[in-house]
Amino acid sequence: MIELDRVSHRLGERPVLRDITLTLVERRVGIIGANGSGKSTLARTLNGLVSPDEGEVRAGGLDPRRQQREVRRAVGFMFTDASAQILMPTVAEDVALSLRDLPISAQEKETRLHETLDFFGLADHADQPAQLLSSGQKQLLAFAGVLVRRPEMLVCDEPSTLLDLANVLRLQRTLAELPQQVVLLTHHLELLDDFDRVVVLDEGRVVADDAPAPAVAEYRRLMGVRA
Ligand SMILES: Nc1ncnc2c1ncn2[C@@H]1O[C@H](COP(=O)(O)OP(=O)(O)OP(=O)(O)O)[C@@H](O)[C@H]1O
Repeated sequence: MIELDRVSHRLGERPVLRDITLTLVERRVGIIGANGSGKSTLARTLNGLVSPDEGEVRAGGLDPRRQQREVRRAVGFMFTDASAQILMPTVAEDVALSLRDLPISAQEKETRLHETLDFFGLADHADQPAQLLSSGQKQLLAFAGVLVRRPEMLVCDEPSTLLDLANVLRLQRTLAELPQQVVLLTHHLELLDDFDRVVVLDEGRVVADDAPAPAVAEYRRLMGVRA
């Protein structure tokens, strides 16, 4: 569960989040809005990268400001800039790093590592330099590094930006099958078709909060796009 209670935030003079109150309990929650509407800033409040000027945030009952380590253990975060999430020289080492501090056996780690590399189509690249992957493959690697830990919930900020059609479909299938709660910030509206709830942000405010079809219709209306 994710809770925001009267969250407001400014960057310099500019209000970026304005009095946002949301309790997200649904399994699949989408957050959409124009460029600059505050989506990424909202996601960053969930892992403590942004401390809101006002209001309270809870992710899985944890306060990201005071319990940053616990939050990052419980919540898998994926950001648009996958390169920044790659920390090790090779693809396999990078995924293995995500497993390092988990309280599971070495054998279980090995099994999970190989299953995950296979699942994301990265097994053939296991020993290659991670930074030499294509941009889309780096996004898959970042996703692999997050999912291999089997977090309690996932917050994904535009994970599909650089993916080709096959990998967007793979992502869509993966999101549909995951047992965890997923909060997805995206401009790929078709990814949200089967979601339980979609929140629309506009200039830092929640302007719609509904099932996917009416929420997307409101977003199109805001953007001046006919259905
Ligand atoms: N570090 C920063 N310093 C100053 N302004 C910032 C910073 N980060 C974000 N902003 C501003 O905050 C506003 C909201 O940005 P944010 O990245 O949250 O929007 P977004 O909805 O995720 O946009 P996009 O769809 O383009 O990713 C923008 O006007 C942006 O310029």
